[in-house]
Amino acid sequence: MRKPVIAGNWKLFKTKNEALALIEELAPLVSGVSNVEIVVAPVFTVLPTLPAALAGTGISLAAQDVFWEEEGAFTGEVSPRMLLDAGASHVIIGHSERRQYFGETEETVNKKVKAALKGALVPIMCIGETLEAREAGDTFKVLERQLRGGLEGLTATQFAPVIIAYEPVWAIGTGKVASDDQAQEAHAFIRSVVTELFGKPAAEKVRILYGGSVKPENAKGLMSRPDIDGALVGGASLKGSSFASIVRYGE
Ligand SMILES: O=C[C@H](O)COP(=O)(O)O
Repeated sequence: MRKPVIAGNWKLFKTKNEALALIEELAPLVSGVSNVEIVVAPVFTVLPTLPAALAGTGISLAAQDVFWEEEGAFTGEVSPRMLLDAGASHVIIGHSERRQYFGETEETVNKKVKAALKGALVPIMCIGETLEAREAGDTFKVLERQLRGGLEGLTATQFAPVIIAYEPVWAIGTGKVASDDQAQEAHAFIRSVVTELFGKPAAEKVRILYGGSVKPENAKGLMSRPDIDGALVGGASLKGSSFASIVRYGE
């Protein structure tokens, strides 16, 4: 049985005080939830502010990106060791916005996943096709390329902590959620590729999250599908009430 993960990606929103206010609203609304792992991902500058506020809430802290070197002359970058130092336990890697606007490639995603694992952070590796690729019938081809590229060189043991997030680019921030069937089909395909890469036990264990316009209204339907093990939530994670409703999708 895979424990679901509901992660909130706050993207480029929330200053320190805004983040603290959000946690103050969210924490009581999710208190007592033990059947779901809850993660929030603020901007780098807010990370060190949150561990004290999150203590005892059961909510984990993620960064939205990481660099692959430990230290050195790499202006503007943040290493796994520094994220741990700031209180993060997870890190989002390869989000489509980073692929689209910041030149993230399969190769850089792969370096970051390896560095995160080496640094004892849980990578949440994002993959997903564009509308163009879907309309051209290339969805599976793109997903397979991103999976094989991002996970290249890992053993099954090294892969074990990795969480995968399937986020169709056309569903992100657009209000156009993938249908339960479309999401399930992609998730089942992703699990089949993981089986090829790392074997059946690894594929049965890996959590595959869906992301793209997840809201309280559609979370339950998506989560009821056999290969959907959680959600990576953008817009709806910015309000405590809507994020808590998604966390409590099963109630
Ligand atoms: O990382 C989260 C995704 O990009 C989804 O964003 P969204 O829920 O605002 O569509």
